[in-house]
Order: sequence, then C-alpha cells, then structure tokens
Amino acid sequence: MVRFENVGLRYGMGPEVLRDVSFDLPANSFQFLTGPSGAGKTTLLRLLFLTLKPTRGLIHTFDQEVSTLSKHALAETRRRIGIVFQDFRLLDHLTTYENIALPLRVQGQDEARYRAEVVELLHWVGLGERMHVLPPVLSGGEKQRAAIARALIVRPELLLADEPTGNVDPALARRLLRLFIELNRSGTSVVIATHDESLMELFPARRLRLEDGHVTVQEPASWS
Ligand SMILES: Nc1ncnc2c1ncn2[C@@H]1O[C@H](COP(=O)(O)OP(=O)(O)OP(=O)(O)O)[C@@H](O)[C@H]1O
Repeated sequence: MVRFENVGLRYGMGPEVLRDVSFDLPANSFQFLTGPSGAGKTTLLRLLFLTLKPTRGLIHTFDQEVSTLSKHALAETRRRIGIVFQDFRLLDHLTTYENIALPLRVQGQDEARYRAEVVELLHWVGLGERMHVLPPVLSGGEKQRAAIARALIVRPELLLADEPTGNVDPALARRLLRLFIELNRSGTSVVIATHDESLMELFPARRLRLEDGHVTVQEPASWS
C-alpha cells in the first residue's frame, strides 16, 4: 500500500532528520510508530500524508511514486488518507457535528445524503450527546474523539494518528485503541504514532521504531 525506499528528509539547511528510511505498510495492516521525542515521528506522518516531500529517496503510495504526481493527483491521493493531528485542529465556530461533516461539505456533497452517516459515526465514537456543542466546551478526550471521527468520515484507506492518546486517561486510551483496532478489522490500514509503552503493550502489532534517523520494523513475533 505504501513503500518508502531510502527516504531522507532535512528541514532547510538543517541536519537530516530521517536517513535511508525504508519500510512497507501492507494493506490492512496495523502498526505503532514509536521512538524518542524528536526522533521524527510527526515528520514521518507528514511524509505519509504527502504534505512534506522527501529530500531524497522514493515514496510509493497506492502504487504511485509520489514525486511524479501532479498537484491535483496529489490532492486526490491525499483524500484516501485520514489524519488525526496532535493538536486536533477543530474549528471552534462550528459544532461537533459540523466539524465532522466538514470534509464531506468541502467535497460538495449534499447534507441530506451524509447526515445520517455523520450522526452514526458520532455515536460510534461516543459523542452522540455532544454533537450540537462547540469544540471549546468539549473535554480533551471528547476533542480527541471528534478529531478521530473527522478523519474517519471520508472512509480513508489509510489512517494516521499522531499521539492520539496523549491527552486522555488510561481508560479512554484503551477505548480509543479498541476503536482503531475495530477500524483496522473493517479494512483500513492504521499507523499510530506514540511513545506510550503501556498502550503498545495492550495490542501485539507491528512497530516501526524510529531512532537516529532510521526506522527498524519489529514484527510482533520478534519481541513477544
Ligand atoms: N518545521 C520544522 N522546521 C525545522 N525543524 C523541524 C520542523 N519540524 C520538526 N523539526 C525538527 O525535526 C526533528 C523531528 O521532529 P518531529 O516533530 O518529527 O519529532 P517527533 O518524534 O514527532 O517528536 P515528539 O515525540 O516530541 O512529538 C526535531 O529535531 C525537530 O526539531
């Protein structure tokens, strides 16, 4: 589904943050992306979301080498990927319902066609009672779930999440993890960036470990 070949990334004239990074994300796979703070997890997610270009190496996404894509094709490809940002990025003047429906509205879809789907997703993430309130009155965990729902409403083939359990208590973190696992079982590939060991211990998934600019892939069998 995604393949990185000897990818390197530096910001401006700075040092290489990522060096010779090579790995595959198979279809229907579930993996944690882990490593110390500053190792480059967010940078790698931005490369996967195609909002950052590698300074060297090749990235194949859905069987296309991304440097060959036009702006339009890049935007089309990005539509197949959902992302949950570390800082949520909800719009404070829109209700929870409107925030989650926004990607569909932007695509020009008719509300009559998507309304029931948005409401169902809101219930699925446990925000059924909060759909008419504005983000500033949501708790951290509720904002987190709203950000996840907004990423899911477009039914992405690949879901990326940056520290999605960073602001929630352990019980909610487990619940969110179950939600990602359920999503993966329904066919979406999932990448969760986290440095929360206790979260990773809850589910025996692949781990992409980032350290010193390199990625090593650990399959569950190799560390259990
Ligand atoms: N826009 C930028 N311009 C310059 N340097 C950057 C930029 N974004 C990140 N960096 C640097 O790249 C390195 C990797 O940062 P990144 O945010 O990807 O790490 P991370 O593993 O996600 O960290 P954390 O776990 O603390 O969120 C850091 O040294 C950071 O200072």
